[in-house]
Amino acid sequence: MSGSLLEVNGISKRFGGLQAVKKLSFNVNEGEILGLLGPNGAGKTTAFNMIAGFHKPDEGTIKLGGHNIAGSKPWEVCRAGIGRTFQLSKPFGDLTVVENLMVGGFSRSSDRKRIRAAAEEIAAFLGLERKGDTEAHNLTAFDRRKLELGRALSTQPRLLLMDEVVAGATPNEASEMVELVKKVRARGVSVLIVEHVMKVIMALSDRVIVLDYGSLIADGKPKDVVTSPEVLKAYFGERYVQART
Ligand SMILES: Nc1ncnc2c1ncn2[C@@H]1O[C@H](COP(=O)(O)OP(=O)(O)OP(=O)(O)O)[C@@H](O)[C@H]1O
Repeated sequence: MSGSLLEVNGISKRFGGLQAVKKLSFNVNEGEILGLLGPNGAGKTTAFNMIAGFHKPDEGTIKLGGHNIAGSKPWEVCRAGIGRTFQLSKPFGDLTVVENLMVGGFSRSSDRKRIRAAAEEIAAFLGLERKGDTEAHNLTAFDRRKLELGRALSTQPRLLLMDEVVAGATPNEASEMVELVKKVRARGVSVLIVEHVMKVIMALSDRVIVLDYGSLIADGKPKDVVTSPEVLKAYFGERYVQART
């Protein structure tokens, strides 16, 4: 692991009277899987949306490889090298797996042959090679989730933002997804992942950061962070922490 790929410095977002994210700073290192945790409403999705160009931060900078992308449009952020998966996967239902995986390729090239070869490689990477010609609406929910990951990979990101990749998955599927995300990192892609399933975060993350009421309250090794009194207080309340001590 070497150097910062993403540097988030002092970003904030307010919706009317609600301060959803407050002067948030953190970094993602080259080759790192960073877990982003926090109770419901803590500001995780808002932070993701600012990095991905869906929300313009009210203040602060977001640098990818040293270039400020804060306030850029989603397609500019994508071209800069950030891919994103969504909690609800929405592939083009009438397109096949390979066709879905070709769409992202056109953001970088217009060479159809090359784009198809890259899409087929990603289908194999996902274990969907035998379903390359299957229309997306005929896939199982879990295969659609894998396709969602593949669609993000097809834009050739340096950093992948992943949102709740195992929601609704069986334990076996969750384990398969953990292995896939590790393989994504082995391809040289860094990962920032929001996930409520603690087992997945613990299995995947090199480091974890925690948000509460829009502010960063912890940054460290997974096992240290999940036992920190401040984090337990955010999730379970003051009384729980007092009862344990
Ligand atoms: N577009 C919006 N307009 C108004 N308020 C919003 C908007 N988006 C988010 N919020 C509010 O901002 C706060 C942070 O929401 P956000 O979705 O970022 O939290 P989260 O940590 O992702 O939560 P969850 O784990 O439940 O998805 C919440 O109080 C939410 O209601």
